[in-house]
Amino acid sequence: MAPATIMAGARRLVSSRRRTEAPRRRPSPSTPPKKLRPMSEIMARAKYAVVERADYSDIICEQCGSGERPGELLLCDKCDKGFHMRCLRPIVVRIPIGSWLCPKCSGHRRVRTFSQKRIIDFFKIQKSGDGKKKCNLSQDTRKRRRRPLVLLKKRRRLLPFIPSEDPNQRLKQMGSLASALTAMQMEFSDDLTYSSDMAPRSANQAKFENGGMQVLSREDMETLELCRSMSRRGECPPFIVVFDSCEGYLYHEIICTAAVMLLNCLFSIFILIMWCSYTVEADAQIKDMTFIAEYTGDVDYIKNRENDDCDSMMTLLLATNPSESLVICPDKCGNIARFINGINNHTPEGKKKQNCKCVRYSVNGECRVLLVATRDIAKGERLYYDYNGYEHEYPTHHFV
Ligand SMILES: C[S@@+](CC[C@H](N)C(=O)[O-])C[C@H]1O[C@@H](n2cnc3c(N)ncnc32)[C@H](O)[C@@H]1O
Repeated sequence: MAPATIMAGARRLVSSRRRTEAPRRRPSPSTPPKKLRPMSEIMARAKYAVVERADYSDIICEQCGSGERPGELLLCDKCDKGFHMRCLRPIVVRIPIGSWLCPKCSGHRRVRTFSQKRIIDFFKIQKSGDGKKKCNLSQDTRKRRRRPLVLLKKRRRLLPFIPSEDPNQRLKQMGSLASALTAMQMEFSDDLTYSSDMAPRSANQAKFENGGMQVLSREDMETLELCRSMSRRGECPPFIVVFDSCEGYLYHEIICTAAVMLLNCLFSIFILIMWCSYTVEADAQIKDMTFIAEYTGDVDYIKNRENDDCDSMMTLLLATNPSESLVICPDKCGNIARFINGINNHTPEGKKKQNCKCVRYSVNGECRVLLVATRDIAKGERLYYDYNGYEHEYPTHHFV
């Protein structure tokens, strides 16, 4: 396996200027005043009116109702309400750079349902009719099973995913992805995308990788191509994007606070509608070494993204010359890979959850990031991988 990649967002240093931390004390009157800017200048620049609050000590988390751990409370730059970073969904792992709006002020993600026609349009699905390839797939799988175990163990090959047979189930799977992407205001793309204001395609060269990058074998490349052509025909991988329901912190709070249980439950239903977070579930049994998805999105230089808040950035190329290093940024377009959650790699329970891995390969001289199952995955199991596979910098303490 290749050295695992990391979520490149972790490369950024968390600002020591905890802009959103609720200050506990106001500066004493003896503190010399900082250089003041005229109010007209401040108002011209500020997106929202900045109102000085007399006291922040009463700030509580709007979700769990507690004012504990003020160092973890983010303040909304519009409504000034507080939220624990780990009570938000998705969890906020570091203090956002720039202004931050709570889910209510930023307008919650609307979940849309898609008709069959719209799903076909959304994914630009090509007309089916290439039954030959499908047939090859099952033959190929059978051939593999007949080989002696020792051969299979010697060179572990990438396996193609097996799409669900039932077209309605596939529509459900695609519908769930289309809804999630639409809610994130993203377009679907199963390829790395290059735009003129980011890194050019010529910048993506595996030979720039510090220490070299392993090359995807010809057979694995065929598997990758097979999976891509299946997806293009609407024979999507058997995964479903689901809302991350009450698992984790919020739920524990509800259970523990018996006295306010009813109120909290009503509140949590409201919160779940407002602040749902996505995650990916297997919709069929998945075998170890099965190709799950390629990590796709816009390719950009890491140096352009140092102040970017996108928490889904993925390392693509770690070049000997750092200014040539690249990341994948699935903020405008991407696929299901962007919705797969990470493990909390500080706890044994978190580590046990891992069932897939992110690996970087040279494919025809270009760097590509593939997600592959690392064990058999049961239907209904959620997908998790270690965001810290390579550089050990992505903060996952708060992950549930
Ligand atoms: C690549 S996205 C994964 C999809 C994400 N859940 C969503 O709804 O968009 C990464 C972000 O998801 C959240 N996340 C990922 N794994 C998580 C986990 N195990 N528990 C809680 N939040 C998680 C964190 O906010 C992280 O920065």
